Amino acid sequence: MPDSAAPILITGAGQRVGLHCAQRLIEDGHPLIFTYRTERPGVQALRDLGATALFADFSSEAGILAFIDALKAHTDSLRAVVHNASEWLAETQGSEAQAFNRMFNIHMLAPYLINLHCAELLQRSTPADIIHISDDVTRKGSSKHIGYCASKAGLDSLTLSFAARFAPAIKVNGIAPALLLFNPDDDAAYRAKALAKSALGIEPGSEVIYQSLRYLLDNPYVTGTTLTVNGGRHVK
Ligand SMILES: NC(=O)C1=CN([C@@H]2O[C@H](COP(=O)(O)OP(=O)(O)OC[C@H]3O[C@@H](n4cnc5c(N)ncnc54)[C@H](OP(=O)(O)O)[C@@H]3O)[C@@H](O)[C@H]2O)C=CC1
Ligand SMILES: Nc1nc2c(c(=O)[nH]1)N=C([C@H](O)[C@@H](O)CO)CN2
Repeated sequence: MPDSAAPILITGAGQRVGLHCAQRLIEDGHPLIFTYRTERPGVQALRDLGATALFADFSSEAGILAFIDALKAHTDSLRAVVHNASEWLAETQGSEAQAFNRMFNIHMLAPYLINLHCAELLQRSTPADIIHISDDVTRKGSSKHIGYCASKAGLDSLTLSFAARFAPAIKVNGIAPALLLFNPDDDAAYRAKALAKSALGIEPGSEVIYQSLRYLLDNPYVTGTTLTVNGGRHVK
């Protein structure tokens, strides 16, 4: 049982990786606050486990600031903030700028404003952590997800800057996964191609991100670091 009763906030926890990590953190005894944008079975499942569900749409500054106000109405302290919410958008002719702005807001502006406005809540907890979920693709860029990759690279930069700004009270780290979970519409050819990109060649699932979160939450001597969780893509 953690010694801090302060809740952990995880964004975008209605499905997939965020939902799994939220469930595992609750199993560990952490009080949990999570954001959702779409009502899903996973949202209700977390409510049923006693978690606090807060609506948030991070695609605009107004939506981010509205969430911050809602969060502060629910808690005056935080053990950790996990920035997991994300949109993986490819370039689509005619809507490139809209997609870019959306991903900039979700992957950079939301973590930036939430970290700045909620630092005082984290400083009431010892230890305290901020964890940014990035993407291994920032290592070399992406020809098919240019805006997505750029926004995640900006998130990697926020990890370094906030680690310097908030030390020693708050540790700030990142996790950079490659393939974790396929999406339902990924066909066999895409899946085979994606699996072949890593040395280990597996679809690992969400537990590898929970294991990475647990390491960062429990280790008192790690900050300003982004953990690579990519099956050895960089050695393939
Ligand atoms: N899945 C993978 O293989 C990989 C994932 N990652 C990263 O890991 C993390 C988890 O991945 P995964 O579980 O697949 O993520 P998802 O694609 O399932 O997105 C997670 C959640 O983000 C929320 N979200 C999207 N747009 C917004 C918005 N405008 N405002 C608020 N919330 C929003 C969605 O909420 P809702 O459903 O409520 O609308 C969604 O449930 C992400 O940061 C992702 O970039 C990195 C590499 C590989
Ligand atoms: N928000 C999301 N980001 C990413 C996803 C996803 O489903 N949602 N998926 C990937 C891919 O798995 C990629 O890593 C391998 O093709 C990347 N980011």
